[in-house]
Amino acid sequence: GFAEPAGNNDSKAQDVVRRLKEETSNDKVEFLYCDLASLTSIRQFVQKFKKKKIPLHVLVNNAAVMMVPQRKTRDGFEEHFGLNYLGHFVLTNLLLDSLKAAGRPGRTARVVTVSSATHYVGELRLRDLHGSRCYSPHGAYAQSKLALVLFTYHLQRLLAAQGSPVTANVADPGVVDTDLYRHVFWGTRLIQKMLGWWAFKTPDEGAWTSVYAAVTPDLEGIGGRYLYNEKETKSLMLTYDRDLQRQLWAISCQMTGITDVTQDTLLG
Ligand SMILES: NC(=O)c1ccc[n+]([C@@H]2O[C@H](COP(=O)([O-])OP(=O)(O)OC[C@H]3O[C@@H](n4cnc5c(N)ncnc54)[C@H](O)[C@@H]3O)[C@@H](O)[C@H]2O)c1
Repeated sequence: GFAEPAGNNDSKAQDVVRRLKEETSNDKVEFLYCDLASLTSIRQFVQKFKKKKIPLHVLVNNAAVMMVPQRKTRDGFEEHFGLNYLGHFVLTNLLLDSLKAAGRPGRTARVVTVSSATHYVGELRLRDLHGSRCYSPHGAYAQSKLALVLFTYHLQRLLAAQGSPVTANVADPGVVDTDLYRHVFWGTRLIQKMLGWWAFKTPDEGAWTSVYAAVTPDLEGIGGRYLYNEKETKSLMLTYDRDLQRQLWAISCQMTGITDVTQDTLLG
């Protein structure tokens, strides 16, 4: 198969490509630049990807920032909401036709979206999604991860209603020793350094639930699940609220210029 990591860090990515080629003896690994904090960059990435005419079997929505100071993406969205959530919302929507073309009954294409246990304490502020009234870095991160769960469930319902050979699930990696914590209070980072080996998963272990969601035959044709340690788990009660899923989807379409097909696809 073909592996196509996308991200916004060229030199890091080239290193990953080299290692993937070495470790897997697969030469078909390529990096394409995509800055999820820019709608223009996402559109350019999708165009470049589609030109390559490679089938898209799996899309893993993994990138994120955490607890960054209040700042905006290129398009004026609050950074957590814009990058972590809207970036993946747009990327997924623009790649849906490729996923649908690659999926087959019995071998569905898969969208795996990485959320976090932080979503359990998240609140969705529909009237102030960009946190302009009262900003908290933790609240903004939690909201973005909550939005990704609502997004996945709505997407799964749309795909199922269309009879598309594509599924959408959420992966929760657990607590993993990565650079994500670089904006967190120094005391917490010190604990991460001291107890990391004991309390945190390694990045390899952290990736496992996403890989499981991407490839396991157990999930063939199954979507709309929240997975933690390779098992289905309940997400926050609120995430099952279809009206809320629908509202968030509609607002996200308005914000990003994606066509909302909900009305035509889902009745009632
Ligand atoms: N580390 C944890 O404990 C933990 C816990 C729960 C959930 N998660 C989730 O796991 C996922 C991976 O995080 P991680 O812990 O590996 O953190 P990380 O900081 O090591 O990785 C984040 C990745 O996102 C990419 N990225 C950042 N901004 C980008 C942009 N504008 N455009 C494109 N790519 C961009 C970075 O290049 C990096 O590769 C995230 O979705 C995170 O929310 C992590």
